[in-house]
Amino acid sequence: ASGSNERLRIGFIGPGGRGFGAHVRTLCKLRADGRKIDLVGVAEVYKNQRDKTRDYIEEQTGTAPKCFVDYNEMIEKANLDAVCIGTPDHWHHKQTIDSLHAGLNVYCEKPMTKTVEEAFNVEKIWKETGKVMQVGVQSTSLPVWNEVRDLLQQGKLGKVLGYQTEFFRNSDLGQWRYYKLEKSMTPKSIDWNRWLGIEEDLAPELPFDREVYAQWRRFWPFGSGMFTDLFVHRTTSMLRATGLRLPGRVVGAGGIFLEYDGRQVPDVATVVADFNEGAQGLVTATMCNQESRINQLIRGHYGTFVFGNGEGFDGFDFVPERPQVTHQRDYKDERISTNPVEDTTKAHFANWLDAIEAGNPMMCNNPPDLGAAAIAVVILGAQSYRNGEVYFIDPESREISNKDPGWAKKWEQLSANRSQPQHIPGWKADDFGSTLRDPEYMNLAGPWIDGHEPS
Ligand SMILES: NC(=O)C1=CN([C@@H]2O[C@H](COP(=O)(O)OP(=O)(O)OC[C@H]3O[C@@H](n4cnc5c(N)ncnc54)[C@H](OP(=O)(O)O)[C@@H]3O)[C@@H](O)[C@H]2O)C=CC1
Ligand SMILES: O=C1CO[C@H](CO)[C@@H](O)[C@@H]1O
Repeated sequence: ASGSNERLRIGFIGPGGRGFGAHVRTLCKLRADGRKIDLVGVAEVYKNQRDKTRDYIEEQTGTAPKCFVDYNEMIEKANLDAVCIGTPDHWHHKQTIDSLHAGLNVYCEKPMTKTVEEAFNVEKIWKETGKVMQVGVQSTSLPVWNEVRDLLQQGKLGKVLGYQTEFFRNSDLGQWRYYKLEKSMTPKSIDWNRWLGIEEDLAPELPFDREVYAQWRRFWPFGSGMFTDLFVHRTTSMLRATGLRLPGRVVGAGGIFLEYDGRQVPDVATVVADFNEGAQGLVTATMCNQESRINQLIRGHYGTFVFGNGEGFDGFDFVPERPQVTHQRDYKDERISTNPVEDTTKAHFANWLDAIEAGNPMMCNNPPDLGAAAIAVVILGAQSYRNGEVYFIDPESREISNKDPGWAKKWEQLSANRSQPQHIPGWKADDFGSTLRDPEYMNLAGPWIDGHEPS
């Protein structure tokens, strides 16, 4: 139906917590608002959830969708234009590429994939198929990030040095243990091998366990804890705001310092990503303390944008550096207002539908190239923590290595050559906020040769 007056036929893969609560409900709302969409297929392995979704869609739209257990059968038989994927993380890559290859537009929950290699593959197949794909980091549909990127590119902060962001939580149960185990969850009611993806080689064979099933975010084969569950939200927004994409060097840190509840993923973690443009991204958090979060911010040589926490922005602060540094008389503290968005998930779905209607994959606020860059930051951070390695990405070949003895030398060479700083993509401000003053006494610098001072 893309680009025509026909109605868009949408199917749902795994409408569980998020898939039902956000994907199905939001698209029902958008349909009620008059969007030309029909909710025609449901592929869900859990019968209760499948029936619940079918009944809800029928009640809201007057037409029951066709139901399937196997999503490939839905793709084959339901005559779809698009799918929404809401399964746990380890299924995202396979279901996304199966859908793209079938010529469908895709909305896939965050994190886009489970590994960096999978992320690069999704990006490649998305480009090859030309389909519209949105990754479900809904905060990327806040207009504030476009406004920030414009200001950054115009040089408001001078040379951009980096961002910092966070995702703090605290719980007396232990993180993600609030997903309840229920008696009704049994190997009879749940097709465990399909959930694991044994045939598709997506996870190791494990005995059925309600804890793993309901709280999969705590275990490495299915998620990567806060790295992928939470860091991916804020990291994607920061990449969108700055225009930065793949990092050059990533290191992760952390450990399990309190929540000895059988979890495998850390309860305190940090990722530091250095970008080839000469900027550093920091994302840090703990799952055991939340009342003293750090602010999200973007720093430049002439000032900082401070965003506070969360996503409910009605504005952000500009904090200038000292006039002794900036020499800008009109630089003063400023509140820059922005339009808050009431329902970011709805805005994100509407953006996806707009892009499909326009037949323009680049209209999505979180397309797979941005999705892959965010995955590279958070997953390489998780891998670095787990493997005790540091990761480097070659910007041309995209090969990943755990050693680059030339990394520091590259920066040292730029300095030795008195090079111009590099900038974020789209930079329009020449050398504003990007140069150093040379005081008079620097004339005295330089090596003394044969006892003679430099001329
Ligand atoms: N953007 C956001 O703010 C949020 C995003 N999410 C993301 O959404 C995703 C889902 O999380 P959540 O809703 O909590 O998970 P749930 O476990 O609640 O839901 C996953 C659903 O997928 C079904 N499923 C699993 N495998 C398949 C398959 N092969 N084919 C069809 N259906 C399948 C499950 O069925 P069964 O019950 O039988 O396993 C279940 O109903 C995650 O990637 C998570 O990161 C989650 C919350 C918020
Ligand atoms: O934003 C979110 C709310 O919390 C969930 C559980 O940790 C996440 O999966 C989700 O992305």
